[in-house]
Amino acid sequence: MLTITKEFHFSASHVLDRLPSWHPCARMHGHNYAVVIELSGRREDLTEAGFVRDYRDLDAFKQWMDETFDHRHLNEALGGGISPSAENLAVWIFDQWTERIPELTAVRISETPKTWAEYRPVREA
Ligand SMILES: Nc1nc2c(c(=O)[nH]1)N=C([C@H](O)[C@H](O)COP(=O)(O)OP(=O)(O)OP(=O)(O)O)CN2
Ligand SMILES: [Zn+2]
Repeated sequence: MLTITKEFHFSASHVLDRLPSWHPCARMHGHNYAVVIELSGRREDLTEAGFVRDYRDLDAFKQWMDETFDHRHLNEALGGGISPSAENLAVWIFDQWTERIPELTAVRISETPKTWAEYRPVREA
């Protein structure tokens, strides 16, 4: 298996309102988020150019990220009462893009330089 990744960035606010009130993250605050998407393919399925998928094909993902998340409040952007944790954000982004990018195998989210959450669903054989 071959994997490729591309990293994207946005800035947004959130409130983790399911946390107890003493928790700092229950207050409104913001992060400079990093999002890494991972695409996978078999060596025999590489394109003529030797790509799992052209990185340039991910321009639409960048545009969607900018429109959906950049300088927005994530509690509103996710909607549906979903708590905007890094884990839920990774799952939400994966679910939005798995049909448009069939090679998508994982989404990773960083809120701070020290933290990462990854969603990598188990593929059926
Ligand atoms: N499992 C998770 N834990 C936490 C999440 C999360 O999404 N998933 N989110 C937060 C906060 O939103 C935020 O990321 C704060 O994280 P924290 O590591 O506490 O950030 P600090 O910069 O304050 O950490 P220092 O240790 O002081 O550097 C909290 N937890
Ligand atoms: Zn936070």
